[in-house]
Amino acid sequence: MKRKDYISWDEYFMGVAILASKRSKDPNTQVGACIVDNNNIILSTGYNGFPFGCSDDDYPWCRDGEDTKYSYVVHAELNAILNARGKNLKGARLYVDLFPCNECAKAIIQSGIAEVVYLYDKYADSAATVASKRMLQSAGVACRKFTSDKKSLSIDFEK
Ligand SMILES: O=c1[nH]c(=O)n([C@H]2C[C@H](O)[C@@H](COP(=O)(O)O)O2)cc1CO
Ligand SMILES: [Zn+2]
Repeated sequence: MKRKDYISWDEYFMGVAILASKRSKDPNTQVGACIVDNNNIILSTGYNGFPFGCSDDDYPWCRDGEDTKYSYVVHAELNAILNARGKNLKGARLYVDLFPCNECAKAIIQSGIAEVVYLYDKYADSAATVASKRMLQSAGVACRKFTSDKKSLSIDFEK
C-alpha cells in the first residue's frame, strides 16, 4: 500500500522556493521562486541576489542611505524567469514566498506565466504591490495564497 504522508505538489514546489531563498545573502528579506510547467516539472528556480560578477561582499546590503541594495538586487521571480534561459513559460506556475512586486509582475505577465502561488504578502499596502495586483488581474494571471495543513517540513542531512 502506498504511503500516506507524502507532500502535495504545492508543498513540494513552495518548499523548493523556500529552499532557494536560503541562498539569499539579504539580511532582511530572503525570497525564493520556483517555476513549474503543467506536468509539474520544475523549469527554473531563483532567489534575490546581485547579478553575476557583482560580489556579495563588494555591493551594499543596506536598505537606507545613498547606496542601497535596491539599486542592484535581482528579485527572486525575475531571477527564476531569467534562469529559465528562454524556455517556454507559457501556462507555467510560479511559486514564490513573497508576493511579487510590480516590476516582477511585468516580467511574469510578459513571459506567459499563468498562475502565481505565494506564501505571504508583507508589503500588501505598498504602491508596488497594489500596482502588481492591478496588472496581474488585468492580464488574467491567477494569484492564490498557498495553503497547507502542515506548518513546516524538515530536511535531514543524516539518515
Ligand atoms: O517581489 C519581490 N521579490 C524579491 O526578491 N524582493 C527582494 C528584494 C530585496 O532583496 C528584498 C526586500 O528587501 P526589504 O524587505 O528589506 O525591503 O526582497 C522583493 C520583492 C518585493 O516584493
Ligand atoms: Zn520583484
